[in-house]
Amino acid sequence: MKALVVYESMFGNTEKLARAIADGLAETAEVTLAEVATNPPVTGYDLLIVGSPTHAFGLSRPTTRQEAERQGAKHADAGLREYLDHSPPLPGLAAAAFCSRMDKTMSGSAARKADKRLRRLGCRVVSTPAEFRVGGMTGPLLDGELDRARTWATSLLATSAKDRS
Ligand SMILES: Cc1cc2nc3c(=O)[nH]c(=O)nc-3n(C[C@H](O)[C@H](O)[C@H](O)COP(=O)(O)O)c2cc1C
Repeated sequence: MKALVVYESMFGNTEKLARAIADGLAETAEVTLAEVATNPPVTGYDLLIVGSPTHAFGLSRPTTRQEAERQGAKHADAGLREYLDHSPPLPGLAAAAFCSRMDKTMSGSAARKADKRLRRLGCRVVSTPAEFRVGGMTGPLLDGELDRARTWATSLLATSAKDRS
């Protein structure tokens, strides 16, 4: 099983989650971890995992990335929204989305938005969108969230293997 984990991260929280997810997947899969800015091709993978921060209740946009930059983040020309919008169709590819977001009700979820895009591309979504919590606008991740991300990744392997048999 070959898995690709593509992440967007401006303050590093989603990157940490992506690394934990890649660690979990690496128990049984051959994993490639790639920042979305490198525009990684999806060809040749059995499982695609995408993750990003929640910005303005959904996936980041140029305006929200500029706002993040004003708050001290590094510059980012594009995010997961643009990556998925420019993707060729991916019929039948096993896939799942995760995001980081604040620990508040009504905070929105980038993972739910990415999940919709994966479905539109024809992916076979193997998990409900996974949301991991941070303490504020720039983080940090709450205690236990990295462990939860690793566990989520191993559960994905079980689901996609079951679906394939
Ligand atoms: C411009 C901006 C908008 C945000 N909007 C939301 C939001 O609507 N809902 C939410 O839960 N968190 C929001 N956040 C918090 C981020 O989702 C959170 O800090 C995330 O973990 C950042 O991920 P990163 O470190 O990978 O960039 C926002 C943060 C920024 C900088």
